[in-house]
Amino acid sequence: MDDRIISANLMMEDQTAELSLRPRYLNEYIGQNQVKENLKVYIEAAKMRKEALDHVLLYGPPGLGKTTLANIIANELGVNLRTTSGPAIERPGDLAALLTNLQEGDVLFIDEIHRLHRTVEEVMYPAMEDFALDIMIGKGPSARSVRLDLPPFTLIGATTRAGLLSAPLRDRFGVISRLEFYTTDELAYIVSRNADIMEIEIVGDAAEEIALRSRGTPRIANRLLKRVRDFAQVAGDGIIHSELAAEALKRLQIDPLGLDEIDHKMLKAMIHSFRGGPVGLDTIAATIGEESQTIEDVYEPYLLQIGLLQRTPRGRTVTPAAYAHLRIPMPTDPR
Ligand SMILES: Nc1ncnc2c1ncn2[C@@H]1O[C@H](COP(=O)(O)OP(=O)(O)OP(=O)(O)O)[C@@H](O)[C@H]1O
Ligand SMILES: [Mg+2]
Repeated sequence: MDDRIISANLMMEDQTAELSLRPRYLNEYIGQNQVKENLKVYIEAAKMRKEALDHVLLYGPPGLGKTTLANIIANELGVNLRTTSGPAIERPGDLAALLTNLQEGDVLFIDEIHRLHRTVEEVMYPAMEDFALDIMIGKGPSARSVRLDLPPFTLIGATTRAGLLSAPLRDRFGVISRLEFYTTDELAYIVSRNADIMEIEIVGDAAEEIALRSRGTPRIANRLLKRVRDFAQVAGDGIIHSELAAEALKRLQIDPLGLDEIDHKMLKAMIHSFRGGPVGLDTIAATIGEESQTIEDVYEPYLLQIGLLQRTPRGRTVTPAAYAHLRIPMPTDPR
């Protein structure tokens, strides 16, 4: 599923481009105003007190700017950033090595923090709370625990699934911010700005055309921009105008709401095989041959957001808006 053009997951091709398109300071970071305003205050206050910023947890669907924001926070604080991910820290010793190498005030960024190993997580608690590491020295009866002081640091955790974080870990974050899907205006602005950076001319409503089909997600907007640019250079005059953008997006099989075949497949399967639901996530997954986790993290959040899907205690249901969007008549006969 990762080769879907609208997949919000990071693909190889994106990685270099993301570096240059990635905003470096808060004033370049579009949208997420609530989160941004709060962070501004906390960062300012931490700098005034010459203290480490409180630990920050960023959560939300893929591609909304969590990694970007972690980098920005370190830049704004004027400190170093160390980046790792939950599954990469295999043993408590790995975490100890990371933490003891930090300088005062530094940011440690742990992506996919919901995937931290239990044993590592337990070492994390005192590190976050008291800036201390409890290390066991020796084995058997002579083993003893030694407490090691750490420089004050800021942990930034990112996750697409805050629900999977254990309560003790979650409670140790002073700042918990949820990133929201972006508005069309915000995405159009990001598209125009990135077209500038990439030195592509984009005119008329083309940026908005792309924004409308980006599922509220900057990463997807950037990816679509690059694909549309290809069409402009090969089939057009190199300038991205509205008609060209619309035509290119149609060829990419992305519908006006930003949905692709897999979204269609999922909604149609729910309608045709389960009368629109309610139907359990695992059943949907099995029916269309995708993983439940992927559906829950990547596809479903946007469908919920735009009101094509609903979550009920008994499973997912397709809404009348989805029937309308797919131009399928709603069943009228009683069940
Ligand atoms: N607020 C923003 N303004 C401008 N561009 C943004 C913004 N947020 C994200 N982007 C763009 O989207 C790309 C993806 O963002 P990022 O890698 O930070 O997402 P993420 O939330 O960490 O995703 P994942 O969950 O997959 O790790 C960035 O490289 C950047 O170009
Ligand atoms: Mg990321």
